[in-house]
Amino acid sequence: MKQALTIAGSDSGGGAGIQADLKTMTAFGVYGASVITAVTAQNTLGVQGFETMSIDLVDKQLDSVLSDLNFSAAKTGMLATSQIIKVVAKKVKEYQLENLVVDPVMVATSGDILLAKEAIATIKEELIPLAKVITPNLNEAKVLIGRDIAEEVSLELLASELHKLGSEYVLVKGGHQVGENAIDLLYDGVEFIEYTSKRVDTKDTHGTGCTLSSAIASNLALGYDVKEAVKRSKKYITEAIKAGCNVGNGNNPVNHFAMVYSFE
Ligand SMILES: Nc1ncnc2c1ncn2[C@@H]1O[C@H](COP(=O)(O)OP(=O)(O)OP(=O)(O)O)[C@@H](O)[C@H]1O
Ligand SMILES: Cc1ncc(COP(=O)(O)O)c(N)n1
Repeated sequence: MKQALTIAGSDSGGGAGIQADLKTMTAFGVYGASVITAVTAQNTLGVQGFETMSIDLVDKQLDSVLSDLNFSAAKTGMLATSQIIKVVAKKVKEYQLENLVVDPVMVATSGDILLAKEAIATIKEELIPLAKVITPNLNEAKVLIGRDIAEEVSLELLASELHKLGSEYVLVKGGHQVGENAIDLLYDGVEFIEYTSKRVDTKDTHGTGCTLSSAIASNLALGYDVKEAVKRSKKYITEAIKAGCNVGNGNNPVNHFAMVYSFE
């Protein structure tokens, strides 16, 4: 069985973070293991609080899984602090983790901050250069290249500036754009590829970013190349948003359970 690792934060509400990642990996038939960086008290209404794990425990979790299991891909989500990013980068190099997908999570759908400001430089310098693919949303893309969030910048320009940070591929997600389509743009330094779906008219998009990045990691683990992995993941996230999960009173999460039975 193919194995994938998520290095991310726990969402007690079950919609994003580690919980979304493991559900997604399971839906693709990939064995998912997890290294927890932070525990959030969270639901569909927002993040009520969080604590980060000690550096020692993150380090130990990484050694535990990397010395025993056999990962064909991994993803990072909420990393919270510079120190955690540093230990993750060190272990990625030490164990030569392949097919690393870096989702540079900074802010939850609810607007709550999940990454310390000073950690942005660390993620750029230490983790992104190790990544096969990075998957920023529009705001994260702008922050990473030092642009103002209010500035209008094309997906092409964002992707080409981001590619200079050293990942092999950049996928800029256009979920937060307006318009009838949700367009994501993949760039490998040479070619731009657009992945387009009809925008689903819903506020229930909690966990979309986590789900997309773990779907990409799952498909890389299954042996698909990046273009095909993104294509399959975009199809998955679109269907999971359409199905929705009416479980809470705020921004509800996407539905993985429908996908387990209907994908393909
Ligand atoms: N309303 C929507 N309809 C269809 N696809 C969407 C919609 N919203 C987001 N997506 C898709 O979901 C994926 C995640 O994109 P998004 O830009 O929302 O990421 P994110 O900001 O990291 O996620 P989140 O909003 O959960 O924090 C992308 O493939 C995007 O195109
Ligand atoms: C623990 C945790 N990690 C990540 C996110 C962002 O989730 P998304 O961007 O997929 O909504 C979140 N809300 N909570």
